[in-house]
Amino acid sequence: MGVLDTIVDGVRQDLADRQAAVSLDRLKERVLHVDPALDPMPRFRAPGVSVIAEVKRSSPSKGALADIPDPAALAAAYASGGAAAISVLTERRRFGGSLEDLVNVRMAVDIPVLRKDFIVTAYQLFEARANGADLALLIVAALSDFELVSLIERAESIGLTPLVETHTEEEIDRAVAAGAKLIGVNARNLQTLEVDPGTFARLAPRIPDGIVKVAESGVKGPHDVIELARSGADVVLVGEALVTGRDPRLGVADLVSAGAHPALAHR
Ligand SMILES: O=C(O)c1ccccc1NCC(=O)[C@H](O)[C@H](O)COP(=O)(O)O
Repeated sequence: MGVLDTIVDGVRQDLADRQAAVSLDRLKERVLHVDPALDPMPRFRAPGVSVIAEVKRSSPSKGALADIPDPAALAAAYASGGAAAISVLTERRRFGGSLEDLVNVRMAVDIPVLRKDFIVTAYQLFEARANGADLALLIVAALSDFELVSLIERAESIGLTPLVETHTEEEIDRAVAAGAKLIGVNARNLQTLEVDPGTFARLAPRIPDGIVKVAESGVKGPHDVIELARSGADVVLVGEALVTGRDPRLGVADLVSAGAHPALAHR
């Protein structure tokens, strides 16, 4: 079994516990009473490269990354540094996250919040929205075409913007065919965990114009943002470099100002 399959296996086990505790009908009821979701697309389409800053405690590739006792404070620092959105890893076993983190971050910021998890059922989308998420990650490699189309449709029907993650040309074609409007290219291979910094530049030309392009993983600093912008990135999603850096607010501000560099104005 590959790494992604192992993670999804654990996610399904935790999901079964939550489904036993909270019915789908109860979640649907809660969704009716949360504040409307924020639309991230105008920010992502604005001039310059937008930054999605991630709350990430640990990862399968690196183990423990950062002690984050107060994810709300971290998210607020990211927002004050100019982040366009916050990504919250809610997977528990490998990333140390939770839906509680999502709720706390939601309450701390007024910018869009992404539930970053391994979403394989509509139940998880309702959980995401009920707990304040505005976006939800859908990983093409973890889903059949039928599942991908129905989860995109379900996400949109409850106000969530799906970020559809890919790692190969074939996955990009599947994401486009499924109707994705926001496509992430993950530089990390989720089976081997290797990060290839050239992935976005290689695959981005495959994504049709009009679809917002997100470069995910392995972004270490401003130089990478400039390179990714030159390759067509509208958005970068950054975790490790920010949670292990000296100052989360300044870390985000440096990335944002690199993405707004005048030399990139012709993009
Ligand atoms: O980060 C991992 O090791 C990982 C392993 C398996 C599946 C997903 C994984 N990470 C999720 C992400 O996509 C990243 O957290 C995100 O793109 C930020 O990456 P980075 O800036 O390299 O921390």
